[in-house]
Amino acid sequence: MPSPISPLIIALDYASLDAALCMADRLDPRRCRVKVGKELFTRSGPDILEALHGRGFEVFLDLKFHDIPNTVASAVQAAAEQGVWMVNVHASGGRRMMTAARERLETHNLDTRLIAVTVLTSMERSDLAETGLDIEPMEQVERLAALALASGMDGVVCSARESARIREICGDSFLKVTPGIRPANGEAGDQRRIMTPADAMAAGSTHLVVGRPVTQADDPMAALVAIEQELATRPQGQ
Ligand SMILES: O=C(O)c1cc(=O)[nH]c(=O)n1[C@@H]1O[C@H](COP(=O)(O)O)[C@@H](O)[C@H]1O
Repeated sequence: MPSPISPLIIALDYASLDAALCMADRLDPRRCRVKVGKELFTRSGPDILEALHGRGFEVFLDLKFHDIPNTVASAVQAAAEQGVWMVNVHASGGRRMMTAARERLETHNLDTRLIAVTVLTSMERSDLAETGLDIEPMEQVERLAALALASGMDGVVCSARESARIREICGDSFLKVTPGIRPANGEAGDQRRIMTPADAMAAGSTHLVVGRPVTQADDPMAALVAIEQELATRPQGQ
């Protein structure tokens, strides 16, 4: 199947396999990828991956592994062996954890994209301070993105506000997968470091993760099409 040209990844944050597939069946696998996260996977297990793959979707399995190196490497291998397009770990798990995951994929000839979460988009400076890091999110994101690159990651999860800086430090081909995407005047909800779809692409994001602005909209398809149109009409070269 040809890879979709769209940078959109729709977060299927639903409580059941049926609800997630109901949304997936309204999406076109040539126009977006989909993300399966902790709630859906915990409820439905690998069946959801099989069902989405059967419908032609490339799947980002977002379980944000964070554990000792051997445990994370084994979990990443298990995800990749189920054919997912992308999987993630927490960069704060450190160099040895990330390197072990990368080596495990290479040993088994698995080409799943492996990316690392830097600082969650729901966190701002005061949240970081409570964890003992009295610095701006940008500073910690820069540090963890550089560590992720040095540890063999294909890219990072960050907010779009950090994409431009990460592009400078880590290059164009290093993936910048950015949640916290909100159309202008959209509800931030629990997100803190947000950006509009067009601004995020202009800032250098390579992929946009969009959940509630689509899944909680009165008309999810209309919300998705509006984002597609915003991206299609953004000035070229940005
Ligand atoms: O790894 C992620 O996908 C992720 C990282 C992060 O820092 N922030 C973040 O929101 N996410 C995920 O991205 C999605 C965002 O959903 P909405 O806020 O509903 O658009 C959710 O599924 C989150 O779990």
